Amino acid sequence: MDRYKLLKELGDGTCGTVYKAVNRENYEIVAVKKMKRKFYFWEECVNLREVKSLRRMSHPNIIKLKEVVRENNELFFIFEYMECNLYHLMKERQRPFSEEEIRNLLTQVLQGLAHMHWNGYFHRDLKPENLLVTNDVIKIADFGLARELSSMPPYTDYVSTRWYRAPEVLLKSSTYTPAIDMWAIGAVMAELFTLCPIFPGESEIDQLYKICSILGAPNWSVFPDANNHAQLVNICHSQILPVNLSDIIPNASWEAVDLISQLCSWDPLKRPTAEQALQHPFFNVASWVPRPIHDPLQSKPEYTKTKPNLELNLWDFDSKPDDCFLGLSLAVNPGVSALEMGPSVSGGTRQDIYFCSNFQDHPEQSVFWSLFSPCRNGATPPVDPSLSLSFSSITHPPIGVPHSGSALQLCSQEY
Ligand SMILES: Nc1ncnc2c1ncn2[C@@H]1O[C@H](COP(=O)(O)OP(=O)(O)OP(=O)(O)O)[C@@H](O)[C@H]1O
Repeated sequence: MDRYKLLKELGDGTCGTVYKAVNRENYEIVAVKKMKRKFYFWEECVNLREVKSLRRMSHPNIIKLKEVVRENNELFFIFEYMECNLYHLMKERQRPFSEEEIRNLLTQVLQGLAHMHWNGYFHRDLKPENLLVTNDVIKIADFGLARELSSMPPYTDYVSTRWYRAPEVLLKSSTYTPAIDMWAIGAVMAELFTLCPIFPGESEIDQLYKICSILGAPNWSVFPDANNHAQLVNICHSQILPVNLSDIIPNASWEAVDLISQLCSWDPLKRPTAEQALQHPFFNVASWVPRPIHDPLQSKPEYTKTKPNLELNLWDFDSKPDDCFLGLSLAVNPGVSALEMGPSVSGGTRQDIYFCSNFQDHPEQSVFWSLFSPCRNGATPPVDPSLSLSFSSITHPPIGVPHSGSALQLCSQEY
């Protein structure tokens, strides 16, 4: 690691601390992730055999792992450097992103995701913090290191924010598919429009509750093996009907709302795949020219790129089917034919929501969760994700009605 001079800390994640660093030999700026746990033997790194999968997934919208170094029982990942993450971008944003900006960002993320899914992996922890941005280039990062390199399950449940977690994961369904990533993309897309998380749950139950409050109660047959239905049935009181997403995201076009509705379908089978999403009319605006898959940060053609310099020869582990890599866990059959383009959702009639009976009193305005002001650019920090409240102890949040733009006006009524 003498080759690298650490410049400053970029982020302190669950399993590692990330630094901006410079390569003393070629002056290249990189991101060095120093893992928090020790690695005393190479054998301990056996889970990293799937690093070869990331190598296979070389794509302009997937963060490039350049090198892995183990030194003095410490493990370092050397990544290409990115300026910031989408969370920071949204937090500092004074005005909403334009639809064209959102289209550009989403196109890239979906292309990276389509590549990942096509290769038989899914991310499972997509969220704005894991989408890294430099200028107008966005890349998917943090392939679940926490999940794979952590020692104590159910670690992941507590380390990653639940706001982007698909209902089937919350319901502890035994079968996950890449559709969980599509749900997260839907939630991120909604947030790009409003700069507020659409489902800012305080606990797993509250997360389900917030989803119910916007999407309405699910069709229970979709989750045959979910083991905490009873709780959810209590939460998703039959009176809860879907709200109109256009009311929640007033600055989104019909196409955008429709795509969010499809991505955030209760039923994983109704969510479009990444490839299908890219075919959605939202991306088919006559005046809009799609970005080529060209990464100015990676100008070399694919075949000339050097392979990551791994001081541990990770590529030569056995050829067992990949079941994990740095948390690119739950390998799936890339033939995700079961995932079909879902029908247009939305159009739900706006009805009373039982925890906010005066909802209909509001004119056609946007509806936001005001609980602890979770807006990216709000003053109050998000709720500690480790907080786990029982449902009975939750004070249901009032619904806030924002002014135009991103400012948030809180509804003060208590329920
Ligand atoms: N390649 C990079 N370039 C610039 N910043 C980065 C890079 N990789 C990570 N970061 C910054 O460091 C933060 C933490 O990184 P990362 O998410 O990989 O760590 P982690 O320990 O897995 O965190 P988490 O708790 O989210 O799982 C990121 O949110 C990002 O802001």
